[in-house]
Amino acid sequence: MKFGVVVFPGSNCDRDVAYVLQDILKQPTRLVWHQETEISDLDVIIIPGGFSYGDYLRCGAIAQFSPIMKAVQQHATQGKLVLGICNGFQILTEVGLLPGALIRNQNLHFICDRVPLKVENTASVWTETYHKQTVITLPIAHGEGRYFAEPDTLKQIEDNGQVLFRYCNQKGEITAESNPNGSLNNIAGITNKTGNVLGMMPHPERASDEVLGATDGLHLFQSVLSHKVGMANLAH
Ligand SMILES: NC(=O)CC[C@H](N)C(=O)O
Repeated sequence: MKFGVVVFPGSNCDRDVAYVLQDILKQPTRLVWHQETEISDLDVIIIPGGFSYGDYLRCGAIAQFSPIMKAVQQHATQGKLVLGICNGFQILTEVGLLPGALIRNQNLHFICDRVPLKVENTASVWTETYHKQTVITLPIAHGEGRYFAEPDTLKQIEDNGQVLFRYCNQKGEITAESNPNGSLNNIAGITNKTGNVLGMMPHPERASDEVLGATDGLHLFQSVLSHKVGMANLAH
């Protein structure tokens, strides 16, 4: 399985993601400059975290117009896998590959922390090596991570099981106190309707190496690798 990690001016987690894929998981991986348009050699596209275009206007608002994003949209339309982490999630909502939007954190501060998350749905290519309803811990680092969607959209996302990760407390309870940024329904990560596109604010690549004392993020990449065949029909 070949991975591509998109690099925009201002991306800062691209090499972290590539390190996990290449050095830890031993997968063929290449960095994809945002002006590239030919990505047909790739199976999985990852849009990493960072501050693309300095977060000017709104996080992800400018990156959505980079040439690579048309190719990413085509890749997703073919049912192939796309993962957006943090700034990548913001960009995927800007281009409309994922529903809703990420707005300023409720407390108006940039939040850098390690937070508990509940894995809500394991019937997904992204989460199938996690135990259902398990509580994991991943780092977050964002200023605009508050998930918002119109009531109808929110209902659809919930009814379809598109919420894969939710902010919770250590006991796995979904509470207002365990919601770091004011996201609706404590949403931390969602897929599109067909399940092949995932966006999440927490950073799995920052919790994928024993050296860092945390490996809860590694299962996400391992889940994808367990799906080497059947790429055309990934939705469950
Ligand atoms: N770590 C990130 O990708 C941060 C995303 C974005 N720059 C924000 O602050 O919300």
